[in-house]
Amino acid sequence: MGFLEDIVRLTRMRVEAESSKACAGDLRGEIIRANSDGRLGVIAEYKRMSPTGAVNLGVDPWSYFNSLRDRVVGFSVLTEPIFFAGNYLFVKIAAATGRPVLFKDFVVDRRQVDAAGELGASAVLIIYKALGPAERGDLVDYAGKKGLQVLLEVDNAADALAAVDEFPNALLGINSRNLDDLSVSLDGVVDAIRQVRGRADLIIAESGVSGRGDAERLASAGANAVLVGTALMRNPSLAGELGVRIHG
Ligand SMILES: O=C(O)c1ccccc1NCC(=O)[C@H](O)[C@H](O)COP(=O)(O)O
Repeated sequence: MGFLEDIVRLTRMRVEAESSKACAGDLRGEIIRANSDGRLGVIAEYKRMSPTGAVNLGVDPWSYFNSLRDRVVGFSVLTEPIFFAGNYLFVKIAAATGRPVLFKDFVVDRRQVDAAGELGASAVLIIYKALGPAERGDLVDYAGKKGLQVLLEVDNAADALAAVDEFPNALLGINSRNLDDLSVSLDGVVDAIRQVRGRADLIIAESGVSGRGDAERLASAGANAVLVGTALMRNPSLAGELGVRIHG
């Protein structure tokens, strides 16, 4: 297929997606369903770029989401356009699969929460240490009023303990990536999960998962789901080995 034929095909799909309206899924419910089947939930992230460079600019969103839709509990979609080459349209395309979608951006304003709902997202990411207590509380409350679940993301054990006390109903995301220096440590996530499990509604380990071994380590620490971007963007077939058995 030549370039013109390919881009006309994708443009027709883009126009269709722009005018579509998908109803939001239930990310929390799908994670609980996977866990009740004895499996770790897997959230696949569509991430074309990151501040450290290109991840995979060659996989279109339709191919990515359609190839994974039956093997994950939901999708995470980066919408930040500068550092991640994200786009709001990717949320609509993901939502059209019928799977729950996490609107993954640096949410600082109620208008972003409005956009997430209009695009068919099921949940929004709120980064705990990016906002002060008042703004954080307002956005979590506003997201709830708009019918959106909240993934409250931390990158250390102290913030994890504080976050579950402040927002017991939020999904807790523990990121192995330090958002200040971008270093990645699964050890830190394992430690934080062990300190907060039993006090959090659901724990989602984010970042740095490269294969089955990492998934097993996080599941045995007490994670309910893993959120995986780079590894799945580069090899979607990995999804089959990440939904490892969980105990209890
Ligand atoms: O992905 C990055 O390099 C990054 C840098 C700075 C802030 C956030 C960043 N990523 C957002 C994420 O949390 C990850 O995309 C997501 O957890 C998946 O991580 P990975 O599986 O390691 O790609």
